[in-house]
Amino acid sequence: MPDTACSPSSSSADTSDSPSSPDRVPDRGAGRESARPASPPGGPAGGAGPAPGAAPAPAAPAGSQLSTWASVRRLAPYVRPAVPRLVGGLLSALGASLAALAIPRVLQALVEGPLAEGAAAHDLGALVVPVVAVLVLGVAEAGFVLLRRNLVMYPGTRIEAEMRLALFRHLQDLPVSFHDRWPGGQLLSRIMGDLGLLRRWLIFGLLQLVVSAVTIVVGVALLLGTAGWLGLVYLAGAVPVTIIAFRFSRRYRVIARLSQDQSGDLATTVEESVHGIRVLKAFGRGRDALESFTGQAEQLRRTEIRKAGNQATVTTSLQLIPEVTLAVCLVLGSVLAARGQITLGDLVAFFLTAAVINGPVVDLGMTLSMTLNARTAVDRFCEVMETPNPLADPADPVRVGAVRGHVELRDVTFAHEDAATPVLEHLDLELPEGTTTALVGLTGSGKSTLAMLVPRIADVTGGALLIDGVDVRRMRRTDARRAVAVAFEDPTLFSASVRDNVLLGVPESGPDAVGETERERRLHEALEVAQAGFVADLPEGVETRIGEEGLSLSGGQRQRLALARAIAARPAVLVLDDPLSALDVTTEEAVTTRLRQVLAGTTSLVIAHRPSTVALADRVAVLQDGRISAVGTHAHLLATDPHYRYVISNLEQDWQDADHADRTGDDEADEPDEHPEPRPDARHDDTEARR
Ligand SMILES: Nc1ncnc2c1ncn2[C@@H]1O[C@H](COP(=O)(O)OP(=O)(O)OP(=O)(O)O)[C@@H](O)[C@H]1O
Repeated sequence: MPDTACSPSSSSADTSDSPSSPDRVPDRGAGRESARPASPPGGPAGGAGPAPGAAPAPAAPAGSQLSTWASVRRLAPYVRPAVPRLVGGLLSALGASLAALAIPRVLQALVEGPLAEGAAAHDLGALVVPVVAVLVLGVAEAGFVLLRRNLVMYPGTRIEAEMRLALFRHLQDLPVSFHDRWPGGQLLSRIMGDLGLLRRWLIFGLLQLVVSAVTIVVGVALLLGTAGWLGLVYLAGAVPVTIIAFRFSRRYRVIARLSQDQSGDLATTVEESVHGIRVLKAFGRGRDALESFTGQAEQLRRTEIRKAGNQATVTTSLQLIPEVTLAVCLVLGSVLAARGQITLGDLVAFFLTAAVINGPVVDLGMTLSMTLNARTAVDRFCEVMETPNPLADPADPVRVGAVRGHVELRDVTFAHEDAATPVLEHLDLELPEGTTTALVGLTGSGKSTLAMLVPRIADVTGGALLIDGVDVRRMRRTDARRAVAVAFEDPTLFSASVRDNVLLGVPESGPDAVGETERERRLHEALEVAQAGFVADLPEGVETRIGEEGLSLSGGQRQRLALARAIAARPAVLVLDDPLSALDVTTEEAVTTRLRQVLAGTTSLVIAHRPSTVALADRVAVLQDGRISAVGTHAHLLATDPHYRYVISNLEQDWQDADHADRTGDDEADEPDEHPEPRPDARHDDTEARR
């Protein structure tokens, strides 16, 4: 693999053993000046006001400093397997070009031989050979073109598919911090639009570029050989052609980048507007979203017009120059022929050859723009692929067998990227095997951050997190994540059946594959524990496809499916990040009762935002100022820890406020579906009871 190769392995290998090394953070807007104005966060490039979304892509313009050839060479690892077919395609294309260039030679022989004055009348048979030769050359040209198409079509689409797969795999692999920074639309436009551009160039542009160059060089050599002085006059046209092509390339490269980045911004706006459609509607911001979209779409349109204008200008110039040169050559050639300095056959061959060369010269604008679009696509592809993954697997991972589930956070520090101060600092916490620990703290104290460290969604920046005494950074990520399952407060469900969503963490194949009967058992048990009885009322039960991210379900229903998913995985360690927050009290109580039974043998960390969730736990850990300030039972901490009392009273106050809002109809609780409506004062009673 060349040094310039664009693949994740070439960049992440050196970081695999340094989990705390930061991502190479692309500088937002930096280096983009030549391509696009730096955009304010949250707004489109030079946009028409803040869009609901449309954060600009972080630009990593390393590729823009490379030459086009060096940029394209970064594709070597993907293109290498296709080289034989591409070379075959190239040879076929050259064959087609040479056949086209040979036809004027035959016609020259025809003009100078059988068609020479008087000869044709006496010997018609002499016409047969050159006519057949022209026919054969014409058929050969068509055959070579067909062969070229067949040879390059397959590798072109395969390279596109492989690059798409590699990019998707890398995106899956990259840490959450990367996805926090990169807008989805930018990634979408890279994985779809850019790779499509690249395929078209591989199938057509690349060969066209090489064939054009060869046709022009061979053609000009033939012109010089046929009629030296005329050839030189024709060649003089190459000077303005080169200048125009060079200037065009410099300008077009910048516009191509701008256009592709703006397409990504537009895709981000669409994605975020669709995703946030409820908020936009609720706040009556649909018109603003439309205006913002219109502004961005208009910007893209203007860029596309600039692109097309540049292309039209260059195409016109490249069409005009050879025509003018040919006109001059015609005058000079006629004079030379009249003086007998060249033959009529030379003149005919000269102009027919020049006509063959003119095609690639005129097409040069299109070929160059395709090449520059492809170069931009490669740069944008590589910006993502070359982002190293600080969460890579270690070179010599520890073999993980059956996990018991003893978790220990030892002197842990964690700072978010670009954050001035760490969220967690010198934190110690032990989660003994089979126990349930509630994590309690004020809002923003770092509870979710701590929860993220356990399944290695992020790595500690100091200290260590150990499972059964093994630092999770010494494990393969798959091993660490198999040992831990998480249910987040904001549950993400996929566009798939309820069954597939719930069984997401239950392996179907591989060494840990779970058989069909056991999967079925786990599915129904998990749904029962999570009190997800509403599934039975869905049109096709567990086979019902739930909409994108489960949007067709209520918040509480989605939470219960996410909880069921975590339970079905049967992990040694279960992390529940406030998984019951959207449930009504009756449902919460039912889930809590069943969860207590299920959690009995599992090491669990439950982030609690309400007192009733604390009741799930054997013990409570209090997070304060980035550290665990106290650990004990709920009763013990209430009696001894003033900060805990303060936190709990805050949680109760929030809860009572929510209860009041419910009773006065200010807020919408989770629709209780098949469950009975919560008693009007149930929440209050519940809070009192837990006191
Ligand atoms: N990606 C991020 N980059 C920078 N800072 C972040 C990021 N995510 C969270 N933070 C900050 O880290 C701190 C802890 O956040 P965290 O979500 O862990 O708190 P929490 O205790 O779970 O809060 P809550 O109870 O409100 O859910 C907060 O100050 C938050 O602003």
